[in-house]
Amino acid sequence: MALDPKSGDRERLQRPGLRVGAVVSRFHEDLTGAMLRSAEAELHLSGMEEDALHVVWAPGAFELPLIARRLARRKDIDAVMCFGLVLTGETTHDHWVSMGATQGIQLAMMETGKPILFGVLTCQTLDQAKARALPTSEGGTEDKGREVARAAVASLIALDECDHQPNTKPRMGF
Ligand SMILES: Nc1c(NC[C@H](O)[C@H](O)[C@H](O)CO)[nH]c(=O)[nH]c1=O
Ligand SMILES: CC(=O)[C@@H](O)COP(=O)(O)O
Repeated sequence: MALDPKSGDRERLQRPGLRVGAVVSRFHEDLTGAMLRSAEAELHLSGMEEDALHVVWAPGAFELPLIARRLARRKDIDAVMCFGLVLTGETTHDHWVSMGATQGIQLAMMETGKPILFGVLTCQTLDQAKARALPTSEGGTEDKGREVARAAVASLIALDECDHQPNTKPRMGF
């Protein structure tokens, strides 16, 4: 299910000079790779130059946080997108992999102070995963890669506003 089904209809945000990292899980790499491609296309439309995307492949979703944190620590990277797919199996393994990825990514984001985006699908079937991972041109419905790229740009603009926007509200009282 999309976080915000209307986000795709909004005006595209611009942030020229974006420098972005991506960590992509090799598990189901046809789908994680599709999310990466869609995210990259979207970032170019938001102002990212050619060669400004640094991609690193991870063995599985469980390893995403460590690699994302290392990338986020680079001075020449503003935000890191994580892409993974955890499919429900016969045991609770998927739960623990998803939990490790989720908590680790959140922790890495708070530790580094940079947006680390959660493009990890947690699906019960491959059909659910295809619907979410693929762009409409490839038979998907949700294009999560694009959504993650948009969240990266929106987060950076929000952080810019925190740092630079003057407080224009007149001071009242003391
Ligand atoms: N079952 C899935 C995994 N499992 C592998 C782990 O992510 C990890 O690489 C391994 O446990 C070694 O530490 N990974 C996924 O990305 N998706 C799965 O469905
Ligand atoms: C489906 C998987 O790759 C993973 O979630 C583990 O499956 P299982 O629980 O059947 O070992």
